[in-house]
Amino acid sequence: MEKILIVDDNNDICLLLERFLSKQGYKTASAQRGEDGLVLLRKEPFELVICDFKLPDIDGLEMLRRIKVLNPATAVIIITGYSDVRVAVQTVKHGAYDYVTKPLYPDEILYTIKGALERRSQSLNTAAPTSAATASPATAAPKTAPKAASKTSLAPNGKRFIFGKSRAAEQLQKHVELIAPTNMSVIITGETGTGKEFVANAIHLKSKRADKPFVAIDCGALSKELAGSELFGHVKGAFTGALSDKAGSFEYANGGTLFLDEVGNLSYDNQIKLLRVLQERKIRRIGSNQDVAVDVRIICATNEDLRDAVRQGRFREDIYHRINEFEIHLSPLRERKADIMIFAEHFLELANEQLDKDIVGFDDESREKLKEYYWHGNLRELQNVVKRAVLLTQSDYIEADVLPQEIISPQYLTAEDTGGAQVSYDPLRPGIPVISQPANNLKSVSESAERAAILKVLEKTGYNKTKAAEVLNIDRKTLYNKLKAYDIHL
Ligand SMILES: Nc1ncnc2c1ncn2[C@@H]1O[C@H](COP(=O)(O)OP(=O)(O)OP(=O)(O)O)[C@@H](O)[C@H]1O
Repeated sequence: MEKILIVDDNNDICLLLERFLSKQGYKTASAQRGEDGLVLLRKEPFELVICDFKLPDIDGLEMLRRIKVLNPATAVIIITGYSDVRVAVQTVKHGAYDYVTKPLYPDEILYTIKGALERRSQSLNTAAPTSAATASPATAAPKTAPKAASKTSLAPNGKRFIFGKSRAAEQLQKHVELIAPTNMSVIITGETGTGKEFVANAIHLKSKRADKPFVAIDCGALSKELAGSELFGHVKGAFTGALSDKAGSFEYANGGTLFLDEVGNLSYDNQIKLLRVLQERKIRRIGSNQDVAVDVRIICATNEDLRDAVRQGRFREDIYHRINEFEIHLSPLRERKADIMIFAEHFLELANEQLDKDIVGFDDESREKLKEYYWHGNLRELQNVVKRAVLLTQSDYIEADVLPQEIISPQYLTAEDTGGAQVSYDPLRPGIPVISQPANNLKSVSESAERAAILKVLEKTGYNKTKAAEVLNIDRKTLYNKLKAYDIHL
């Protein structure tokens, strides 16, 4: 019988889930504090942990890290409030199987649990742990393939790529077709969830390298030490824990395409190594003195402005120019309103298949709500919202009442939230606060109001610091200082 641990400070949720999951045939235990949960995990193995993101003692990311240290094979599902979704996405990038948002629905949670346990047993049964190892027979990989945190993925063959019909979508299609057959390095910019990895993959699949591997690495989810070994590999004994030789992503991707997500997060050392590959098309495993020739097309993505990173000296200018032979910018979904329903219909079709349902479409009100919403998490958020709506819908059409409260009635900022600054809304862009700073500028409000204002604006801007700084009418550096001063960790 599979064992599930529930960690949530809300006793009702623990009781409810324990009762429900026992009826479904699982053995359960629960804890209301992170530390107590970890004590239980040290005593006996659990196949799955369902963990609230906001625990009184440990935050969700840290909890995830500690669970994975205790037992990397334990699957983790994170519970979040809807407004924490952007943060929850980070947990998935750091190895959580998925997240579910409150309010919890039994069918949804059961579906997610089954998916997590299935994925867990599949990965335990596979000799080579991750997809990169099987990306192509030509690249038979050693057993030490990239780890879960590296978001290494196969080309998502079979997944349909949708362009849309907005002007931005038409331009994107043109650019992808133009650039794909070349060997040029591409940088893809855009907010989280706009489809950067999907576009990188589309470029790969339309290129002459299509039958070779597409390897994706999330540089943002790797520690400095791990990133070097993930990218370039290492030889046995190169550092403590290097128990055998290991190929890196450049070698796995040989002949194909390497997608470096959040490339701005690479450490200075790794930037230098990357520059060498870009210039000489050679890599050297950490600890080795032998060069290995690699033929890899590099596609990078970032959701920060790398030019800023270059100006601030965090990212080398020579690399920036090399990876930026062609730039593709993906607009946020809210600026491509004509595409929202095209993607929503596509995600509906996928959810029908996955959940074995037969929902026909969206009613008028739900369409309107979807079109009006801000979509901080872009396509990823839309996909999750549609999947949940399909799960909850009992009739033929999705109605507004199965959409999250934030979408049915978005909460607008008031002057109170911003410490007295004027807030207005552009009717064409609902949900986007425009804050003007007359006599009461940010500096004159009390610290607690200022902290609350910053938090609220961060939430409204999808935790995009550049945008939040713009809305708050302060520069990014000031915002960083204030985040530090107010102990706000993002
Ligand atoms: N063109 C597309 N057609 C169909 N589905 C898409 C498309 N683009 C994105 N998606 C869906 O949206 C999800 C998010 O896309 P993706 O992971 O490529 O975004 P991203 O910009 O790389 O996100 P992040 O910056 O957070 O890494 C994907 O899982 C996919 O399901």
